[in-house]
Amino acid sequence: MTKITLRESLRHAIDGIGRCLVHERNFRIHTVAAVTVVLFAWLYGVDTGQRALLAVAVATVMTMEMMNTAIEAVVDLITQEKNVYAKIAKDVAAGMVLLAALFAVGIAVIVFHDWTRIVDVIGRLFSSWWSGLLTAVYAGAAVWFIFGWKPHSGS
Ligand SMILES: Nc1ncnc2c1ncn2[C@@H]1O[C@H](COP(=O)(O)OP(=O)(O)OP(=O)(O)O)[C@@H](O)[C@H]1O
Repeated sequence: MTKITLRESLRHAIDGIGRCLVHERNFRIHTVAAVTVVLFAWLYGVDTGQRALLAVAVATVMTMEMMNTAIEAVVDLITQEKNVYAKIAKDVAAGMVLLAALFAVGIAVIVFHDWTRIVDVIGRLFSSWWSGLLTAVYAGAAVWFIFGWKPHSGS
């Protein structure tokens, strides 16, 4: 294979992210969760250390999901037949994402531990008709992005 330029290499990497966004529903769920966490953290008010912790958690889950997709593709390339090693590879890859997601939830619970502030953020979101409308539009767009976007594009 011929050597590719740095620019081409970057384009392939962006294609990989785009592929996950278009074809992988789980990746879209993680993307929406990441955006929601960022917005919620902004409204909740977190310090620099907490921001870094959330960023690491979000990045870990999203990269693990991409690694899972890559492993699934390689397994399917090697065999489409039922195979015990194919099952191990795919199950372990899926478990890796689940574990990362559980740790991310744990970190979110630690960072967003103050119920009074959570209730305050929710109250602020619905404090006026326009902020309530914006919240509803965001929720609708998120659901559409996850389940409605390219509905026949696979998992
Ligand atoms: N070739 C195979 N041999 C044996 N079991 C398999 C094989 N392919 C898939 N499986 C089993 O089916 C499960 C789902 O595999 P599949 O390739 O459909 O992943 P998926 O549902 O697309 O996963 P994700 O939701 O993470 O995208 C695997 O975790 C594994 O247990």
